[in-house]
Amino acid sequence: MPTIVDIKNLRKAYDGGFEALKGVTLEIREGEILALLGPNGAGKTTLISTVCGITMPTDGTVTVGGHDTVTDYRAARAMIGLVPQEINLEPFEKVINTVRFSRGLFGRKPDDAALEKVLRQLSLWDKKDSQIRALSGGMKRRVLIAKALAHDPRVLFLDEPTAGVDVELRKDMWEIVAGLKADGVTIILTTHYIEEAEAIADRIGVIAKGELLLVEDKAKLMARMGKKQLEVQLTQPIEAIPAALQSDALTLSKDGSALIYSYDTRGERTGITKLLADVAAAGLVLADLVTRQSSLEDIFVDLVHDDNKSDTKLGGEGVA
Ligand SMILES: Nc1ncnc2c1ncn2[C@@H]1O[C@H](COP(=O)(O)OP(=O)(O)OP(=O)(O)O)[C@@H](O)[C@H]1O
Repeated sequence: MPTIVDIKNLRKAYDGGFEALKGVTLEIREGEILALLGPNGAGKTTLISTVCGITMPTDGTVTVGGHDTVTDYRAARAMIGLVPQEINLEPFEKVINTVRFSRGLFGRKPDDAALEKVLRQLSLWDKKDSQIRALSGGMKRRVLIAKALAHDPRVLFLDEPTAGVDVELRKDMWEIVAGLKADGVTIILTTHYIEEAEAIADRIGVIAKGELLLVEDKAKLMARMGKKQLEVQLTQPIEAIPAALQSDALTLSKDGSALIYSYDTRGERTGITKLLADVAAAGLVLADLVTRQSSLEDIFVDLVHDDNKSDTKLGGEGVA
């Protein structure tokens, strides 16, 4: 897929000298859903605001569809829709008018058919004549998306689209995002919710302290970083791991009723056959075997934790 947003060595120091972005390089591919994960204050909003031309970069460049966001900002900005974190709508305005106004802001010709398409896509068509104040929180969020889509952008940024919404609304939002992707819109979303990235993203970027620690295909990331655990449940609890079984990969559960074996799914040998033979040879009797794959959450916690500890950068495709 061709690159649609090209971010090169982007730096942002706020007044007072605080560096919120420390040289971020990232190529966003046309048609993908990229989730940017990061703890509070990591620089996600700063990154989005800088790409969208709301915040001026201190150094580095961003192009959108080949247009520089500083020197050719009008053309770059016309390709971008931004759904901000906070709901900031005019309460007495009608839905259709607020969306129409957004389109006008970009100098696009009035086109009620285009607005109808957007409102229908977001299940807002039957609310088009409602005042914003009469809408539920979920609908207001959808109005924000409709406004961001009113000028037919190719790239949509969603800053924390589901912060504070319930599970059902979150799933609605995921469906909307999937529908937009099917329409060919490139989507970049920031989120604190790891399950959100796991559910909808094609690629995942992890940001911490103004640096992009990695960006990688979700499936590859999970395969590369994911470890598996085998829980060997015993018929009789034990107090300690027998000497013959001692290994770094093996721990005893707190209640002594299970041995927990960590192994790498990419390794040629997992060591499971030998482990089970050794367990039997040590006179332990198996009650059951359970395997568990580490989730994206485990991977994320490991990454951000490692970064805090040692400032190590992690390998992966397209690392800044
Ligand atoms: N206008 C500003 N002036 C000074 N510092 C700022 C400004 N905006 C953001 N910052 C600082 O830059 C850092 C990154 O903030 P940013 O909002 O980009 O993070 P974030 O990853 O979006 O966080 P969150 O998930 O909490 O929204 C934070 O330390 C923040 O305090």
